[in-house]
Amino acid sequence: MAVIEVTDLTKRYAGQTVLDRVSFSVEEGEIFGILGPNGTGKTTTVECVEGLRRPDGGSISVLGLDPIKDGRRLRELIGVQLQHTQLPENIKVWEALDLYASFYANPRDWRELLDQWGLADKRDARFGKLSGGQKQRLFIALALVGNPKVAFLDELTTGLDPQARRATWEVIKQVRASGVTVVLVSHFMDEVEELCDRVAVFDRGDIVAIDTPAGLIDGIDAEHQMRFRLMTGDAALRVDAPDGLQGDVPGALLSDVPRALLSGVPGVTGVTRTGDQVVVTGRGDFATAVTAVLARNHILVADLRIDKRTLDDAFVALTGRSFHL
Ligand SMILES: Nc1ncnc2c1ncn2[C@@H]1O[C@H](COP(=O)(O)OP(=O)(O)OP(=O)(O)O)[C@@H](O)[C@H]1O
Repeated sequence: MAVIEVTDLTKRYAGQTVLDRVSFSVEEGEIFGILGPNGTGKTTTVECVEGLRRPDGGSISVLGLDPIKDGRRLRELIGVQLQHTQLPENIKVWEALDLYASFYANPRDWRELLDQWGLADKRDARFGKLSGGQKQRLFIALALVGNPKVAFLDELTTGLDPQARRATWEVIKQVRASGVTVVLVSHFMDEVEELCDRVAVFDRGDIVAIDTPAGLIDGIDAEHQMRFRLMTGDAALRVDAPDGLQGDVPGALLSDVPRALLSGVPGVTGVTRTGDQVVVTGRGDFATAVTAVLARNHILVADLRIDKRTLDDAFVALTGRSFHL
């Protein structure tokens, strides 16, 4: 069941169109990623969905409500972590949670959130004295204290160190497991790959693709490479002749066997060999087929590496430009 339906959302600032008929839906219980470089309209989209900005065109439904007309009712049901939230420097962590909880009819026990987000020992600390990572975790806890059905998290792990980012990801997975639908705005590819069930890729005020992270990556038709080293010596001596070759395999031919064999594997577009190093270039999932052919022919290899395609590559393939420009 879709909890968010956005159809032809259009938004202009001072006559400039920043969202041009954007449409997508978010299913109940999923982590839905909104991914794109800076300035492509992610925050504008999410803030229209939250009812914080008024669209110039299109329609939005969140949990069956119109974010503008039914704003009050909707705010009871959603939790929002804004990109630039601020709190008074002197407010204590527990006071902030208690205050936010008082805005909701059916809040969570904020003591549980303190534990879940590793803030229990900061309960009495003042906001101004928290580290960047602790502030970030407090903002997420504040977004969840109202027991929301949908949580919007904008730049979830900005400013966190690698360990804190991983810890945050684990808690977000728990949040999903508890049945909360999560909309995650991010420009971190690794975060989106790790967390999101589906991703909308934004570019210049438009969605260029919506799919699972794996689906986006599999959709790339770009060439990539696998590399390995042929094992030499006794370990590589084969008892069986390779496919299509009978009897003894002469030494010279043996050295060309991988190239001859692999060139015909579906998806392979090139095989180069320098000494015992082999580089196979191809499209799609050719690496699985290559590995199978090597195994079937008892060709022993070491140091096998497959250049992993990433969401970065998918973005370049979709838009023709680099994500980080
Ligand atoms: N209130 C505003 N008034 C005028 N222009 C705005 C306003 N808010 C955003 N913009 C412009 O609209 C475009 C989209 O901005 P938005 O913040 O939605 O992008 P974003 O993808 O969330 O970027 P970031 O990743 O940097 O947060 C940008 O060109 C931005 O400068």
